[in-house]
Amino acid sequence: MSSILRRCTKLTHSGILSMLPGSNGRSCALQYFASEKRYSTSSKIKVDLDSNTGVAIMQFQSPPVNSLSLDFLTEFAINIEKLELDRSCRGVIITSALPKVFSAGLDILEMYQKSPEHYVEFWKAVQEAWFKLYGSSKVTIAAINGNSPAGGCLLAMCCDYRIMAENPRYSIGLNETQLGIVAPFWFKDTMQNVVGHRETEKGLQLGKLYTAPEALKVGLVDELVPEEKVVSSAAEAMSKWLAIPDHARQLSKSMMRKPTIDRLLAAREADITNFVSFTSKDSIQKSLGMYMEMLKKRRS
Ligand SMILES: CCCCC/C=C\C/C=C\C=C\CC(=O)SCCNC(=O)CCNC(=O)[C@H](O)C(C)(C)COP(=O)(O)OP(=O)(O)OC[C@H]1O[C@@H](n2cnc3c(N)ncnc32)[C@H](O)[C@@H]1OP(=O)(O)O
Repeated sequence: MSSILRRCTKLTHSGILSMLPGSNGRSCALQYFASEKRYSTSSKIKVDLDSNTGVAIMQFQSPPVNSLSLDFLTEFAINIEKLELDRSCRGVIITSALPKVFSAGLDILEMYQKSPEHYVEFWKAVQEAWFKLYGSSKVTIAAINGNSPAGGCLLAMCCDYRIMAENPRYSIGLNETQLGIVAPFWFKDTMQNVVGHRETEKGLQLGKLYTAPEALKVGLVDELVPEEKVVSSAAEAMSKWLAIPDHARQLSKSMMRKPTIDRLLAAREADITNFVSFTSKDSIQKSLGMYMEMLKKRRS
């Protein structure tokens, strides 16, 4: 990994990168990884695995805002599973290829005016993505290079370490109550495991979207760095995590996360039933419809 950083630094200093269109530290890291094995290219997610370092970089590339649709979540779970089974992979960096947004969270259209059967399928995909990422034995680092509300925040919180662009216009948090919906207990558990009970209680009730500096202050993210350095800083952090023997780190991770995972495993079906009955309510559909309208108005 340090070879990646040395190479990035060299290129940046030599000015070669500045000759590339749209070049910056972030693209340097991406270009380096891209020169390695293209692991998978699906329409919404790109994964490159560096066979020398064992580090995969997963880039979300689903315009306009990387919302977590059924198709996106399915691709995501498949990719994480594939990397999990690959013994040559030791760590995964998750980031966005789109400007200004890491992920807009769950795709609201998947929860709006659809059939109960669709809600079941969608929620299973949300659960599956969480199980795969939260339960991953690999080192996972979120390189948060844009806004990351709700489900986007959940994905980031599932990772072992979070680095966010220090842009104060970017925010992150579980803002579900602002949409008139309630974050499920395992979203809450995941946040509580990151920032503790009190901050989760405030954050969840208020549907708080933390600015990048606020997120650092409460421990929702671990580091803020200039936007162009988010991916190279993630690579740097990754090298520290990979210096620890895998078996010891993996057992420690599993020891910390197993109770949270077991809790959803035990309530998986009930959680789906709750989601379907909650989402199907007229009042919830109305709230979601109004929220989508508000997003559109804000744009015009
Ligand atoms: C008691 C029992 C409980 C049981 C459990 C029950 C229920 C739990 C249920 C659900 C949990 C849900 C978690 C979620 O993740 S909900 C999603 C929350 N997401 C948001 O609030 C983000 C909304 N989006 C934004 O704030 C901005 O888009 C963003 C800051 C991300 C980017 O801003 P930007 O200005 O760049 O882009 P926009 O112009 O706003 O958007 C472009 C385009 O995209 C559409 N869009 C945005 N976000 C979403 C989304 N999450 N899903 C679908 N579509 C989205 C937006 O409407 C624009 O569309 P258009 O105008 O171009 O058509």
